[in-house]
Amino acid sequence: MSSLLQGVSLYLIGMMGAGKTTVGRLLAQQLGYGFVDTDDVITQATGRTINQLFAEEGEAAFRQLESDVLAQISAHLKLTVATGGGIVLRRENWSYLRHGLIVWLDVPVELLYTRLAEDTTRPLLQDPDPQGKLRSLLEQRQPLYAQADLHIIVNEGETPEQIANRVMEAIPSVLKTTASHQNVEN
Ligand SMILES: Nc1ncnc2c1ncn2[C@@H]1O[C@H](COP(=O)(O)OP(=O)(O)OP(=O)(O)O)[C@@H](O)[C@H]1O
Ligand SMILES: O=C(O)C1=C[C@@H](O)[C@@H](O)[C@H](O)C1
Ligand SMILES: [Mg+2]
Repeated sequence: MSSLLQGVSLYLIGMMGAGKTTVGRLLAQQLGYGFVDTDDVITQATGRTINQLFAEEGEAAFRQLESDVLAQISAHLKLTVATGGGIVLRRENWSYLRHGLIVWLDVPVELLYTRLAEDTTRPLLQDPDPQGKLRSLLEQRQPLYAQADLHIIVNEGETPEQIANRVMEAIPSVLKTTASHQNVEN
């Protein structure tokens, strides 16, 4: 598979709690790729948590850091990149994401909520109605996530390993589509 990909990186997008970090690590192992998580790079580089960055600098400053980090990452090949849930919001980020194959992990809101109910590390969910907040964020972002090359609809009870396997199985179909587009256009 990694020879078929020819070193092209994978970028995982999707809502917070979708499993980008968890599934991304597995995909990196299977492909023999490096693994990078934009949220982790930001927290390591600044020495602050995402909650602190949102509280002390504001969301706009966080989004700028996120774009800067993504720009640097996109210069590399052979990576599986877990992105922050809001990476799709800025148009400039798409020019970086398009350096690789973009995979949307699409998880129903009810499932996201059960995964994140006890989690206090996502500042946007510190809301009186976290499930409603997840729903409205997904509504806003759905058309953006839908611009991914690969859309993986995750079912309840599927393990991270099963999801990673489905991504691996689906990759050749996207590469084939890309190649046939090129044939038509040339
Ligand atoms: N397939 C799965 N089944 C059950 N739990 C899962 C699955 N995938 C991820 N999880 C759990 O859900 C939580 C969120 O997963 P993860 O951190 O990978 O999501 P994320 O997409 O990276 O979120 P964020 O955008 O906030 O970084 C974690 O506790 C993880 O262990
Ligand atoms: O969905 C979002 O906007 C976010 C998701 C997380 O990955 C973090 O990047 C941060 O909590 C914001
Ligand atoms: Mg993550």
